[in-house]
Amino acid sequence: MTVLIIGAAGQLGTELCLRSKVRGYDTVAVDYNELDLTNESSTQAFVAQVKPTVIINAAAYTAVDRAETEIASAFAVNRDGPLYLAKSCAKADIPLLHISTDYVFDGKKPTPYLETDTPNPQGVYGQSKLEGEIAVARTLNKYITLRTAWVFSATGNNFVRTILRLAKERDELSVVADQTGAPTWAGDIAEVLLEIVERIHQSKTITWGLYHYTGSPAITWHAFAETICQQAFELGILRKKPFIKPISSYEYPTAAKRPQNSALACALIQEEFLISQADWRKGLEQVLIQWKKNNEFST
Ligand SMILES: NC(=O)C1=CN([C@@H]2O[C@H](COP(=O)(O)OP(=O)(O)OC[C@H]3O[C@@H](n4cnc5c(N)ncnc54)[C@H](OP(=O)(O)O)[C@@H]3O)[C@@H](O)[C@H]2O)C=CC1
Ligand SMILES: Cc1cn([C@H]2C[C@H](O)[C@@H](COP(=O)(O)OP(=O)(O)O[C@H]3O[C@@H](C)C(=O)[C@@H](O)[C@H]3O)O2)c(=O)[nH]c1=O
Repeated sequence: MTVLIIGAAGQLGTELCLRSKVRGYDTVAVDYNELDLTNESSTQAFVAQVKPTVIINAAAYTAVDRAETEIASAFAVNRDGPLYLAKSCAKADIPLLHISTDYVFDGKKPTPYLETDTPNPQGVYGQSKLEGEIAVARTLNKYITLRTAWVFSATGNNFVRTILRLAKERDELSVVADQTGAPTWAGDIAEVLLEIVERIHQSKTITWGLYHYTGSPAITWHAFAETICQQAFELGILRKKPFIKPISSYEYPTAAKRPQNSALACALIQEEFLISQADWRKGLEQVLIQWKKNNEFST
């Protein structure tokens, strides 16, 4: 059983590598410096050389605002890269586990989005991820595209790290309170993907296709920031909690428009794979404990 992980140095990639090795799979992990996914011939040659049993694509262009100007790069990584991987998988007759985002939706639906709801991305990042989903689905039968949201982990840049940095610097923060979604710990997503890998390993029947998976419960970015500061305060990472002012999206202009409600309904993955949503607050605690141990944010 050889698991090939692409984008191994990212938030999700890091958690996947750790946990794939713990589960005892032969794990081949590569990032940008070893394989540029946007190069079709090297991607196909690499897959042919490694001969994996399954590929997990954790690589992506994730800079939501920068994507508005770096349009070609966003589409190359988020649409063309997955297409090349899907072609390689089709050739070798192996499955691809691919990741997508809540930002494929426009956020106008008042209730959580189903897999069958029509996407309508508000920005380049969301559009490029949607086109990646479509490319995979058109090229390959044996694929899982897992849409997730608001990912955080102990590595890389994410909202948790930004809020803690700001909380160290300031007495007052302003955070949007009119965008709702579900934070998701990369460790939980990695476990979900590896559960699916295990099914492949055991040659169990799999219903391939599109699934939603996020942490629970859904909240606003403002409430997320409050929870981050509260937990960091309780763990002694923050000496005092800042005042976090709830603001509207209008008061926090960004290059890319974010969806107002991007909560994802996760019943299908529960039905097909018996996978339940994890409480992201537990993942947050793990991340904060790791940062405390490493003396991050200690100044
Ligand atoms: N972060 C989030 O909040 C969310 C993420 N997702 C999706 O989850 C998946 C994982 O995201 P996350 O772990 O946060 O992403 P990260 O940005 O942390 O990691 C992505 C990794 O992909 C690498 N990469 C970029 N371009 C290429 C390329 N051309 N070839 C090979 N590798 C490349 C990056 O390298 P480098 O850093 O050198 O550019 C980085 O190591 C992605 O599909 C993302 O769209 C979905 C919802 C929310
Ligand atoms: C740092 C900060 C952000 N915000 C707002 C801006 C934005 O509307 C919201 C989220 O901020 P960020 O820009 O950090 O997060 P963003 O890059 O939008 O996060 C997204 O990343 C991509 C990759 C995804 O796929 C999404 O699921 C989602 O996680 O919070 C504030 O209101 N105040 C602040 O101090």
